[in-house]
Amino acid sequence: MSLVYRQFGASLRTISRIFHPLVVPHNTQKLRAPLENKRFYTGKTMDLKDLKYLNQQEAIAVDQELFTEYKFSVDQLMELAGLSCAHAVAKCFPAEKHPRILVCCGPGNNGGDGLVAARHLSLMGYTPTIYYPKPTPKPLFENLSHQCRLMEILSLTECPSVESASCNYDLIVDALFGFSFKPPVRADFAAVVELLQQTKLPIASVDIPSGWDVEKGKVTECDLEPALLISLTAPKLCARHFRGEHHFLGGRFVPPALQRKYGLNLPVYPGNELCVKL
Ligand SMILES: NC(=O)C1=CN([C@@H]2O[C@H](COP(=O)(O)OP(=O)(O)OC[C@H]3O[C@@H](n4cnc5c(N)ncnc54)[C@H](O)[C@@H]3O)[C@@H](O)[C@H]2O)[C@H](O)CC1
Ligand SMILES: [K+]
Repeated sequence: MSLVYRQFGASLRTISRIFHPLVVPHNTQKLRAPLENKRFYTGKTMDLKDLKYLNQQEAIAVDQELFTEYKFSVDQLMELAGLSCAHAVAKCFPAEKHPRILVCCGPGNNGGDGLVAARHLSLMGYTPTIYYPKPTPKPLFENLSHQCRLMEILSLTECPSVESASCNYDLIVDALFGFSFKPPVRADFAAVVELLQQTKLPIASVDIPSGWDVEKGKVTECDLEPALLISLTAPKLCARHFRGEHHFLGGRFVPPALQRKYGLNLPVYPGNELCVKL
């Protein structure tokens, strides 16, 4: 049969590939780059000690590059970020034991991640309640709030006291401030930051424990101690000071070339999971 194909100008290698798709071609030159990407992407050779912790400037630069170079929209990344937070919460605080969750949302994208997480937590069997003291007047945030309303997620107008929070909730999601936070906390958020600092309820912080310096961690009076920290994209320097029980990485959307450019050395996400334990 090979002779017949030779008559038509086909090489033996081509023939074997036609009849046996698993045969690896001898000339792998063209495949080398994608294979290396793959190895990097799956992170099989990465060690957690090599994981990069970003300073504030790097976190902002990576974020900007995702939008400008890679043409992601904020909505896309926020949906994935918030969904990964909901998954990390579900792994650490199962709905059977922690059904009632207060989700505290700030004025920036960290707050948006919180609104997305609240919606997914509600779909996952939790009863979230939102406290969003300064709703951002932009379509993205208005739509996220609208979706939560139509999902019948309650929203508080007043910050609950420490006592009332401890009676009514089993967990607090801290989505107040992320990597653009600049201390000290402004008056609008003083009450809710105080609640987070004084409560005995477990706290799950989205990306940064709110009130912490993005690089130095706990500064002055900001002694919030989350039980769960979900670093998004890559951990920020403050996460080195995290002493809580669970540290997860979420935001599984970083293209391999961007990971390489910033030397992120991200760990393997198991299977199809949206978050990975650090
Ligand atoms: N690429 C990614 O990793 C993605 C991350 N996401 C999340 O976005 C935040 C960063 O969002 P950004 O809008 O830049 O900022 P913040 O949410 O951190 O907050 C800005 C917001 O807060 C106000 N503010 C700043 N300092 C103070 C203060 N001392 N007191 C009161 N208010 C303050 C400021 O005025 C702004 O209004 C990142 O951490 C992730 O959680 C994306 O969702 C997905 C992509
Ligand atoms: K936060």
